[in-house]
Amino acid sequence: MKILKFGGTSVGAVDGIRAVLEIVRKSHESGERPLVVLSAMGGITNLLTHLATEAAEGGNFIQGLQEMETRHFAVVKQLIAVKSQNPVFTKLKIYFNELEDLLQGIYNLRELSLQSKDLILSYGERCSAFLVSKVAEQYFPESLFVDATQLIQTDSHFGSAHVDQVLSEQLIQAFVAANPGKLLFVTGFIASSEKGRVTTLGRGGSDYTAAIIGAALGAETIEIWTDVDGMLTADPRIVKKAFSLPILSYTEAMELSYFGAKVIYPPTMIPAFLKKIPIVIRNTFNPDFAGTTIQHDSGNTALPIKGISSISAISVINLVGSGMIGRAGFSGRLFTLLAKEQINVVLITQSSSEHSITFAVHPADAQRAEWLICSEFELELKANKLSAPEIEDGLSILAIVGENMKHTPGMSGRLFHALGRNGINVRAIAQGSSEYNISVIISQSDLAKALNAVHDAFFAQLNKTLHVFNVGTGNIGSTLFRQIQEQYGFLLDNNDIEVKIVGLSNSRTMLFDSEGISLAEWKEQLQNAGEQADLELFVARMKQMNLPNCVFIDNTASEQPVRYYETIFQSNISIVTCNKIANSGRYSQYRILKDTARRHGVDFFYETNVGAGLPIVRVLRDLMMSGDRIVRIEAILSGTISYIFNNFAGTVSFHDVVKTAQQLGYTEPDPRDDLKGTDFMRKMLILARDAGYALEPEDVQLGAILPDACIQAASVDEFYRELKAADEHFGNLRAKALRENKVLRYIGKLENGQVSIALELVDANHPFFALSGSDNIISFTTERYKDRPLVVKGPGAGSEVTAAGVFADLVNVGA
Ligand SMILES: NC(=O)C1=CN([C@@H]2O[C@H](COP(=O)(O)OP(=O)(O)OC[C@H]3O[C@@H](n4cnc5c(N)ncnc54)[C@H](O)[C@@H]3O)[C@@H](O)[C@H]2O)C=CC1
Ligand SMILES: N[C@@H](CC=O)C(=O)O
Ligand code: NA
Repeated sequence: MKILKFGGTSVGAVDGIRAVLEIVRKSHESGERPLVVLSAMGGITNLLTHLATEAAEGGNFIQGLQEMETRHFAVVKQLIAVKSQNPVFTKLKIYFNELEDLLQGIYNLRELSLQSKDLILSYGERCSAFLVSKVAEQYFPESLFVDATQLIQTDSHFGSAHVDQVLSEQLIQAFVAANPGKLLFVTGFIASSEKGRVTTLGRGGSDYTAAIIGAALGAETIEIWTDVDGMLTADPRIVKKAFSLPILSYTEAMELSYFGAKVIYPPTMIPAFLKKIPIVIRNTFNPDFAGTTIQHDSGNTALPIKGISSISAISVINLVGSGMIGRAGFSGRLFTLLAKEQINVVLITQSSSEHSITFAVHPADAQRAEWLICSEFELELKANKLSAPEIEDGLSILAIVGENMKHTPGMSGRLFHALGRNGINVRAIAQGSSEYNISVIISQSDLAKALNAVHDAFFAQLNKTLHVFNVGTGNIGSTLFRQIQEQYGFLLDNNDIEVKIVGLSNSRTMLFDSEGISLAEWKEQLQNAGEQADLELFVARMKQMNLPNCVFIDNTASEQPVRYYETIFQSNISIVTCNKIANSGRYSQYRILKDTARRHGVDFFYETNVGAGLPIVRVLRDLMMSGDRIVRIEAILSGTISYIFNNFAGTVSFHDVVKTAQQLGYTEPDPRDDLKGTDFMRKMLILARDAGYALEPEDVQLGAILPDACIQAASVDEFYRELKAADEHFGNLRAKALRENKVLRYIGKLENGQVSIALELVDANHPFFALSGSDNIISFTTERYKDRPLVVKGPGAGSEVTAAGVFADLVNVGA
């Protein structure tokens, strides 16, 4: 025997009822002996409630009744053969007439008791169960409509009656025994009192009916068919990656429902729980999906927790005072008082010093609770043994739930790491002694971010989403987006990482989309739908969107974004940058940024500041962290100048080689930065700082390669004109090098805390002799790499290798 319960959404319209019939047919034909429990058609219970109150207030109820009639009749017309329609219309019409008489009575008396309301509501289930049984009868003549007032007996607590389990069990068993071979369609939600009056079972009533009948008949399972795929790991409206859980224990389902998941109302599970009958939540509109099984144990799943639930609005009351210390009766008095006044205490924590108690209530109860406490503890307050209760509003509860937590160390560590990394302040913590649930109180404005971050942290086998806010869409920015687009699927499949660009700006326009801006059409969207760029607003919006795993990427060559780095770190957002300005300005700024990032537990990655994608910053960091000491660094770190010297040969002019370097994307947006040595100076300075030297830009001895006229050029155009004029100067340099069998190299050195960069002529014995393209080379002589240095060499400029370096930094954020 199997109980199939269908909710209002399933029987709300023709399509749903067809799907219901199909599910019943499959079950019936495969010999599962289904018994069907039905709710009222979706919306009808609300409509009836409204009509009853309306009638009691002297309002119009006829129109609403007609609406109810129309909806039911439409089903008859569409799903029942014409020749069989009449008796169905007649019976439904009788129901509607009875209803009308009842509503008229209420209207006349202007009085609505709970008893009359139950009676009115019962017509919702009666009409729907009768109707569906008649549709079914066309295929299964053994179908039989059953009014549950015959099966379930309750007390007279109208509105939410208490079931007489023993008697109901007997009634159910007797009825089923008296109707062998019948396919029963039973009304959910309704029952009758010992005096034969119609009662209802309160919240979640039809599920409860299914559980009572299932328990009475020793059903194999109770299937609750609804319009979602089961119980999910989190609220799917907030956590897009929430997924349906295959198995939950009754306790876990209870804990998840307590804090939010509305799929099942926990008390309805009790009869099933007592008889260990599994409850399966399934989707009428996706019947092939297995749904969620709620059973006695938590099941053998690999999931560390089962779900994350939350209450979005909560108020917290803090009680502090010496009056509580060692006073066994204090919390007893407090919570008895609140219970007596029907104030539901959602969560309690107490400090081990017993000096304070913090508890959470629904915001609607907070003022009343405060008032009650003030009057109950008047004496303690007057004697200063207790300070006045403090109420904090605007808070939420987030709870992770799962029975396996108690066997798995590190669960709370994972929770708090995810919250801390995302800058979410935890106001109070509670863990049930059962260890089924760890709850935290956080600010309401952080709830969505927290749910997503915690979901990522626990269900990481699905993936972590990096939310990227990127400024700069030039050479590097646009190449990066193309690379992300190409790699998107691979990262998702192999590394469980999803990259979403959620904010985008260049110097003209900016665009936001928390669902992710299309990587294929970002250019058009930015141009057509973007708003006027405003960096301050961009950063403010990024903070406001409050997304988890958030990364700010600076792909500009501007000092403007740099001004926001500190506040970005303070908002617990990581930064990846290829812009060298932040790290090569004043030393104090470099220090502040590094320290702020560290203090806030976020990443500051700038591998491409030196040698583009070549691993140089990382190598130096590893050397330093593992206790090595830099003796000397020698390097060629200007890709542009390297390219120029490697290609300044034959008939080609110096001017033209520089132009080509710019066209190839090797130069800075302003090529003078390269040729004047500024870019190289920045890189050496960054390396020196990372090696532990507190140097300023002016400490770098910078030898020039350009004649003065080029250096002083006021614009890029003028600069190129001057370069043309300087062709002879460079021709002479080249000729000299050729004569001596040497090559021109612009080399930086760091030794004894001194940094210098100079133009040199080197012969074939020099390790920097053999370079080509935009090659960079760096040799680290350290205490450990003393006899033979550690060398990194390869292309050190160009949009592909630079964007790749930014990309690598990005995917390492939070790793
Ligand atoms: N080309 C290369 O090989 C390497 C370049 N880099 C660095 O990459 C960075 C970007 O270089 P490119 O892409 O070639 O420059 P680009 O000139 O092509 O692009 C710069 C982008 O930044 C935007 N931008 C400028 N100021 C802005 C502001 N205040 N707010 C918002 N957006 C702003 C511009 O609109 C443009 O989209 C530079 O800092 C450069 O030093 C680093 C390593 C290697
Ligand atoms: N313009 C730079 C690019 C890398 O930082 C260079 O030429 O090296
Ligand atoms: Na690098």
